Amino acid sequence: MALITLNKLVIIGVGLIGGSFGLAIRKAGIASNIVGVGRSQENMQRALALGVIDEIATDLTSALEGADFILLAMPVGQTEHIMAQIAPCLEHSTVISDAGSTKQDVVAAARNHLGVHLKNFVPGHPIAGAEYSGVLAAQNDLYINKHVILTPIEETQKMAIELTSALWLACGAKVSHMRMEEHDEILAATSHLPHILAFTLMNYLHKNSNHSENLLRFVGSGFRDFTRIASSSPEMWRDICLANREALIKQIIAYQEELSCLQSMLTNSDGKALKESFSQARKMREDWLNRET
Ligand SMILES: NC(=O)c1ccc[n+]([C@@H]2O[C@H](COP(=O)([O-])OP(=O)(O)OC[C@H]3O[C@@H](n4cnc5c(N)ncnc54)[C@H](O)[C@@H]3O)[C@@H](O)[C@H]2O)c1
Ligand SMILES: O=C(O)C(=O)C[C@]1(C(=O)O)C=C[C@@H](O)C=C1
Repeated sequence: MALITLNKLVIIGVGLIGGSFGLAIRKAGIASNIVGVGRSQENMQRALALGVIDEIATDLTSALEGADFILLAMPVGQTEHIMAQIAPCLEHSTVISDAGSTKQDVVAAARNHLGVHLKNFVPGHPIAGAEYSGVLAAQNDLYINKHVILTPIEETQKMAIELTSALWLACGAKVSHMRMEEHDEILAATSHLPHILAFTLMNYLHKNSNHSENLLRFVGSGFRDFTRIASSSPEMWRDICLANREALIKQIIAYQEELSCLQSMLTNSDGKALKESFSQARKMREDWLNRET
């Protein structure tokens, strides 16, 4: 028996993240009616056929009428436009949250458009996902044992935070709170930098391979592991990189310095320094894995 119930859940952007949220909430038996708002008719028809949503919204006013909770799960570059569109249709008790990978830009858009509804807005970010996009990739267990970071602002009401937390907990997630500035700085290092390293490795190999047909023919699982995330959505990652560009640029500069250090070790044939560097990296990864289990 679910402890919370929603008469109407509205998901704006019914792809991997929004679709997985819908499926998990449906599995938990919380929502009577799940309405999807989308950009691609084809994707929305699939969402309906897969049972992720009960209805496809025809217009925002009727979609948001009587909504208890709205999840924004489209690429972060759409947030400003969507906030402007939903603001006039919001009811006083509707709680709004998002799943965007960056938080300061999303909060700025909320401040620009939500007015009296700002108190009902709970910025959020599930640290779970995949390199696949669209509702076909949605899974009802995507959030089980995964972290969700909420970055409430001073205006955010306790009631809105409690409802948002309860919904993510019902999806099986672990909820934490963080300042949005800290969120964007940390995620630039642990999520945004690794993605651009994977994208740029593929581009670098493409440009420098002389199109040798053997280049990728004999790659091992190391290459597969390292580059998995280069299969991720270009639109989503363009938006994330632009939204968090200052923090990301800092990370790129620091990473280039680290690469230069390694280059010097090679230039000097400094095996001792190389071994120390790799040992330190391995220890950090092992300590992290041990803490995880
Ligand atoms: N993919 C991940 O691993 C991951 C993880 C955590 C958070 N996020 C964040 O979640 C959000 C969604 O990512 P995703 O992986 O589900 O992407 P996705 O491409 O699978 O889904 C996004 C959906 O939003 C729709 N959309 C785009 N513009 C729209 C608009 N103006 N109005 C309505 N719908 C619109 C698209 O048609 C698509 O169906 C992004 O903000 C992303 O940063 C992604
Ligand atoms: O597992 C993946 O494929 C992901 O990229 C998920 C991932 C990440 O871990 O960096 C990507 C973006 C997010 O905002 C959160 C999670």
